[in-house]
Amino acid sequence: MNSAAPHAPLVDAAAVGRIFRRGSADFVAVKAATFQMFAGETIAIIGRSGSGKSSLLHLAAGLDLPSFGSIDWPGLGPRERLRPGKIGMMFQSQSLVPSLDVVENVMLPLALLGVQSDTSDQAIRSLGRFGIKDLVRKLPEELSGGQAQRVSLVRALITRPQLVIADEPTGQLDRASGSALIDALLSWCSETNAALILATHDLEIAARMKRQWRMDHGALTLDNAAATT
Ligand SMILES: Nc1ncnc2c1ncn2[C@@H]1O[C@H](COP(=O)(O)OP(=O)(O)OP(=O)(O)O)[C@@H](O)[C@H]1O
Repeated sequence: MNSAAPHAPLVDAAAVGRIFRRGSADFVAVKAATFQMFAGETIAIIGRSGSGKSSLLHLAAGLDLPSFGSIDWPGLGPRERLRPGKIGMMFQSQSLVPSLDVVENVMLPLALLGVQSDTSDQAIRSLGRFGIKDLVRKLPEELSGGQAQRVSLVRALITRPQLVIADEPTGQLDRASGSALIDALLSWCSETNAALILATHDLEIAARMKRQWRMDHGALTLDNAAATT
């Protein structure tokens, strides 16, 4: 149970930043970003390659620690209890467990949460919803890049997270498949009132989100300056 106030932000970041060490120099990948995310919001982050989108998403997911500033999850709870469960993260790079088949990969977050019952029917239904039910018994090595991305997304959603973070979810899909995936994802988020934040280079996909944020050389600009105050 989450005892947070119903309108508490899921993520609340104040001047949060991330510095990486490059040789003997420091590189600021995220520069003092201030933002909040609320239930039901859909947000696109756009920006050139290397502008810091993934770094920002990793901070928002609690996967990485900020170098400065603060980030909290008032509507979700402490950082160490965000995943799997409250936040579902779909990574840009291949993240499926190679020795598990598709349905086992999708069931994994539920197993990590201690669900003892057989969750394969639930996993297969979810795969069906994203049009990839026929892949259930395949191993990750047998999947195309686009199929693996869709499986990763279904795995990110299986715990019914309150916040879905997707790093270029359509990066390896053709336009029609990408659009179908966004249809399914938006309808899922609307049903569960989950917030969605995704990084994308596709402006048509970005336009389908309620909010568009931009990263430029590590600097985040929100679509609505009032949302930062
Ligand atoms: N672990 C790391 N160590 C050092 N530098 C890193 C690390 N992760 C990211 N960077 C650097 O931080 C910058 C931002 O990277 P990031 O992956 O966040 O960009 P991006 O906007 O997501 O790019 P893309 O659209 O290509 O995925 C890049 O210059 C990258 O080289």
